[in-house]
Amino acid sequence: MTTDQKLSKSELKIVLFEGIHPVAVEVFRGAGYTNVERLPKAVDAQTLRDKLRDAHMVGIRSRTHLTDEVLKLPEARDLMAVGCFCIGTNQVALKTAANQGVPVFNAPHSNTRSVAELVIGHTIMMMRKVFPNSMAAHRNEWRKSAVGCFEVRGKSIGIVGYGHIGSQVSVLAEAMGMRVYYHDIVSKLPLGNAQRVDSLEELLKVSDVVSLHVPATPQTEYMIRAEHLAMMKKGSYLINASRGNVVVVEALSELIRNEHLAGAAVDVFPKEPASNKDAFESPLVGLENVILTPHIGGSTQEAQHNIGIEVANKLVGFATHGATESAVNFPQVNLSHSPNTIRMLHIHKNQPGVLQKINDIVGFKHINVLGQYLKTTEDIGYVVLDIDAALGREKAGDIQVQLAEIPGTIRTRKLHSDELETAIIG
Ligand SMILES: NC(=O)C1=CN([C@@H]2O[C@H](COP(=O)(O)OP(=O)(O)OC[C@H]3O[C@@H](n4cnc5c(N)ncnc54)[C@H](O)[C@@H]3O)[C@@H](O)[C@H]2O)C=CC1
Ligand SMILES: O=C(O)CCC(=O)C(=O)O
Repeated sequence: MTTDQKLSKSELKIVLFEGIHPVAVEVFRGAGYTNVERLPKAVDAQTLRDKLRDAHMVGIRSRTHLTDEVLKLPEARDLMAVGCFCIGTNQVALKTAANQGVPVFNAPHSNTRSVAELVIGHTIMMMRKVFPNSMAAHRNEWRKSAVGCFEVRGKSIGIVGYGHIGSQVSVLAEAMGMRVYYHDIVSKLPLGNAQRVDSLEELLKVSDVVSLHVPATPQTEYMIRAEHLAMMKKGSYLINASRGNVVVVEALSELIRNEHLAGAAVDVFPKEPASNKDAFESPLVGLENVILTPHIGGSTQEAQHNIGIEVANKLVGFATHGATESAVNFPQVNLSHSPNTIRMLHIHKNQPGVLQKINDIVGFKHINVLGQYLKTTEDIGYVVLDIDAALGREKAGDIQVQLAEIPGTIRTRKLHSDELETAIIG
């Protein structure tokens, strides 16, 4: 990568895919970033390529896959940061992004209440067979019956993954009179009367409803297989609003067909259609008392509005100040930006000697260093360096060129606090 660009805020190009809430555009514009393109939907591979060309920052949700291959496209050369306007970041090759100097941000809280509410709704709908009975009524059939219908009060719900979503499901479920069990690989404070159980197997055995709220990790991939479903109580229910590949859906389909499970509610699938125009296929289609929703756990106006603000602000913070606080793949730095400073950002491979070489360059008497901060992860290092603006633009430009030449450098940026300009080399 050899680009050398000077950009004003209004030239920095931001492309938002997948119908991200328009409030994000307002946040960017309010901060001076006016070159924003907002696309209403996910796009196909060729359009993604075209849109990435010249984009400095992109916003995506769960449908746009920024894989290793996509991030290494020549079209993605100028990419400086990615905002996932959602919680999950498994759609981005995070390590590749980091190694290219691209921090990835997300919104870890903003849609969690929406998911928790949907799970509670699904629980009642399944236990009262609302969907099959409603569909029958739409076919002019009258199916008044109490057979196989239950109150949730007094039943047990087993929550796998007691994080932001799982713990809110816990509180809401308990408020409806359910007994709450949870299993997490990390020690978590039980809320209300929730009870921690030591193993997944134990949780599956004691729960009337099992609800999955784990992230996509190598450990959670297909963690719920036929043998786990068979361990669940006869007549119990499974909810998956986490990630599609947490459950082997063929096994789930089989356990529902043979009536070991009384129902399921599934919001996420191993293969999800790329757009609303594409057909949806799953072994669960057509099964009685199986609620299928098109990955809408976080799709509420409230969640999307809050996410739009949260992630846009994180991207603005990075573009304007180099702030990487809460980035999911990057050393986290967020330093206040004083007036009359020139801020140098130096992203490099985490190898010995880089800081020494930076200091060899800026350690001269005529350069007044006002602040310096280094943070590293296993793969990369990130230095934020504030220099007195009295040095002048030309000399600062020379320094940036020298910094960019340090072996191991991935990218440098120079931010002027007095003007809305950012210079990028790398
Ligand atoms: N359906 C939808 O639209 C949405 C789905 N999600 C999915 O829900 C997931 C969970 O979201 P949050 O609760 O906000 O995440 P979180 O990070 O707050 O909580 C996840 C919890 O799972 C635990 N965990 C990780 N691996 C585990 C394992 N193998 N066994 C048991 N526990 C394990 C973690 O320790 C953590 O406490 C997200 O990663 C995302 O994939 C999130 C938002 C919307
Ligand atoms: O709203 C979306 O597109 C994805 C929601 C989700 O699954 C997440 O936030 O992880």
